[in-house]
Amino acid sequence: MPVRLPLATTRAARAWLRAALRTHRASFVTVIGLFCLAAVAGLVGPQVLGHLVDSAVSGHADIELPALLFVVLLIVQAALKRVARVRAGMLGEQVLAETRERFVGEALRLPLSTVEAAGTGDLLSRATTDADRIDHAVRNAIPQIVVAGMTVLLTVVAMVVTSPLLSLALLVAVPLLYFSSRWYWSRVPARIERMLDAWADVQSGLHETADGARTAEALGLIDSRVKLGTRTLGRAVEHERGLRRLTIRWVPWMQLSQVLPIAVLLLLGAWAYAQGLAGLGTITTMAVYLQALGAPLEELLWWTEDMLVSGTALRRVLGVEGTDRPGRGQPHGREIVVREVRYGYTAGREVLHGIELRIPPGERLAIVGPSGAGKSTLGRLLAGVAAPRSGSVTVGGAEVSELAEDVLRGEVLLLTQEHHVFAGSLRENLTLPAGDWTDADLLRALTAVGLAGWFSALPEGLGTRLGAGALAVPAAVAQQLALARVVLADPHTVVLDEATSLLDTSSARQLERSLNGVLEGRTVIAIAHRLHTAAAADRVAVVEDGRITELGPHAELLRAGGPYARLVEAAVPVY
Ligand SMILES: Nc1ncnc2c1ncn2[C@@H]1O[C@H](COP(=O)(O)OP(=O)(O)OP(=O)(O)O)[C@@H](O)[C@H]1O
Repeated sequence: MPVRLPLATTRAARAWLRAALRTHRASFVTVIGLFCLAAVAGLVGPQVLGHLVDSAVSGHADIELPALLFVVLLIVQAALKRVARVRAGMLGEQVLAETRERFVGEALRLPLSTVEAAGTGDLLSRATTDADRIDHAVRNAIPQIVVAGMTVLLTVVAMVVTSPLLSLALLVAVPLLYFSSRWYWSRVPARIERMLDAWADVQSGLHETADGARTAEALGLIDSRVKLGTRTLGRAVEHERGLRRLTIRWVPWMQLSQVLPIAVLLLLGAWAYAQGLAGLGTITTMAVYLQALGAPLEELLWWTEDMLVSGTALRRVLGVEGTDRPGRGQPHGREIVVREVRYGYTAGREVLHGIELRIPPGERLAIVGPSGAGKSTLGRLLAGVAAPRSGSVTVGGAEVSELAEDVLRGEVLLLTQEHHVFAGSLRENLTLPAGDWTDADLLRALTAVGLAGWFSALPEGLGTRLGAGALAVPAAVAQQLALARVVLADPHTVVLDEATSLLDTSSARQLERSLNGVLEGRTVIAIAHRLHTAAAADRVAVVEDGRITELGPHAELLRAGGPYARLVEAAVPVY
């Protein structure tokens, strides 16, 4: 069972809806008002028809005027509905745009470890499929439900006003509607949650397959990926079918609740006519009203299901909120202290077993050890990307993983070999973690990392578009751009995780020159994959099987003849 990002509570979704309605109160009232007018225009028609019947029965038939009125009312109703729908669409677009902006803001603030645990597929499906479902609700479902609900309500009111006696026919529908709806509503939300989760799995699988297509091809995994995709898709379709089956079992009861009152009305009408309690015109008006209730009730039924799906989609989108960093604490000082840290990616498998480490400000510490020993994991904890399972990692006395994003950025920054160039301008790429930087600051940062020459050749300076479909950026430059972001963020501590390992030797040398300039005066924790980096450090920490087995200056460790000396002697590449 994959870990998922949380689902917001129904209460949070309602609060979102209330806030959206408050912000756009004027537009909302206009839309509802227009729909109401349209519904009222629709209600006058049956009254005209009733009068027509009464006039015909009493022999004073004047067809032209009522017929003309009837047609005019239809046209007015259609025009009002159209204007209302357009306004509802505009309102929907506005609300959706705001929700999307909020989602993107929250998603960007998500801790990396949360996204990694849930998989980007879950996040993607919330940003795409779920947002589309909300779009559908705001544009279609909400206006349709408002129109249908309003029409039902006003029709019932018109019926009661026209003939309280004949309106009693409506009562037979009440228990049917109540019990069948209660049955449906108690079952459907859980099904929808499972269905949307299943669709998120489909998207995660597709995303993973596309992402790792080359690996899958190289290892001959295409068939198994396809089978996995078919299985997840099958599950999602089964959930979708389950939901449809539930709705289909509800439909007959809803239809019965429409048909039964008509039968009762006719019987009651016949009796009332015989008793002289109701005229033929009134009975006709009431029958037309009842008949007219059928369509909006049916619409209510179908759109309610859509609304429920969209409501759960909204809870998925809002669920991203509040999962960001707690934003607690303020460091007083620069010392990093690791106490009794234990950590594991999955339950039951611990990767770090009680790490103790104290890094004074300005130190250059190299972390070495065999592959899989836990070096990168320790680096992530030191940079606050993930929180320890037990124990603490503090900077200046404050828990690193709890610091607010903008505070953390000025304290400790992790630099890895994965540097993505985003499709956007150079300026946007540099100012990704939003900050108050002038163009002069950006140029200084580019110069500091040795990109002045590259920059001067750009056709549109900071506005030059980089990334997919625009200017291609070589790997070395991408890493230098990441370094420029470090210069801008200006943290006092940098954790380097194999930052140069993807580069060819000459690019690596070029980058290391830039690095040395940038790291001057900062605390540097380098996860070293080349022994000479370790030799240049103030101290070396050897990590083996999730524990620090040796710690001290390079020369001292060599003399001690322990694990580090053996690594150097054996010239084992310290990857
Ligand atoms: N995202 C992850 N999910 C689950 N397990 C992980 C994850 N990342 C690392 N591990 C496991 O944690 C252990 C330590 O990995 P880590 O990457 O920290 O080691 P390392 O010393 O940096 O190795 P290398 O030098 O090969 O990068 C390994 O057993 C690895 O399989």
